[in-house]
Amino acid sequence: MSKIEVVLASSSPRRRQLLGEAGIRFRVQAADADESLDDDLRADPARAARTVAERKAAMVVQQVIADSLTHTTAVIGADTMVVLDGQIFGKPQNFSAACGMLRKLSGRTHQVITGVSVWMLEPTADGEVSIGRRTFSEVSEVTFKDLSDDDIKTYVHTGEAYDKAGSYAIQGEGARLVAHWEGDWRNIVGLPVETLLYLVPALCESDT
Ligand SMILES: Cc1cn([C@H]2C[C@H](O)[C@@H](COP(=O)(O)OP(=O)(O)OP(=O)(O)O)O2)c(=O)[nH]c1=O
Repeated sequence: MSKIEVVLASSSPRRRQLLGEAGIRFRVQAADADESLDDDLRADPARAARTVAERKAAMVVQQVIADSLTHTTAVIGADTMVVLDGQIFGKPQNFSAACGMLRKLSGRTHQVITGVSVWMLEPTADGEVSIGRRTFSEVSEVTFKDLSDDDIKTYVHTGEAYDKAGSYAIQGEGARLVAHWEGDWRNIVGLPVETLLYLVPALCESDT
């Protein structure tokens, strides 16, 4: 079976770790994609997560093709959003925004949606590139404990909240905020690896 090169279009250390732990060999090429959402996308968080994941992958696909493609390459983009009552929570801008998100999540159940987009690039005999694309999203649910203002401020002071959707990390100190969760834990952390490898088994033939 022919080997493929896998490129993770992400600067997230969590995604890097999850993909590595799944035994996939890959290189990282971060994408500085547009993560803005219009009202249409805001109204459909799962589609929003898939759209942003596609933008991230597409940006790196352009670079990979421009650098000249020599063998089959898979480019993976992903985007994670926290959604409460249909409202999307991204990464907080500052201390008070992080506290505000956690106050809203306190005592409630929210969804964590990760969109994933995998683009398979294949050089053709006539010097062109054939492109196949698979995009999906996965939903997990997280229920927070009732949090006091002190709990919230103490947590945000750890510094962990800032680069995380919804202002917490279930894989870190943030686990103490969580009463329970359902679905794929790795989806909450940023990459639904099980579904990814089920839908795109060719990734298991990685050779970077
Ligand atoms: C809810 C939750 C999110 N997160 C993280 C996963 C993502 O890295 C981040 C959401 O931001 P994203 O925009 O999805 O990703 P990113 O900016 O970190 O990386 P890139 O765009 O380069 O791929 O929140 C956790 O680490 N733990 C959690 O429990």
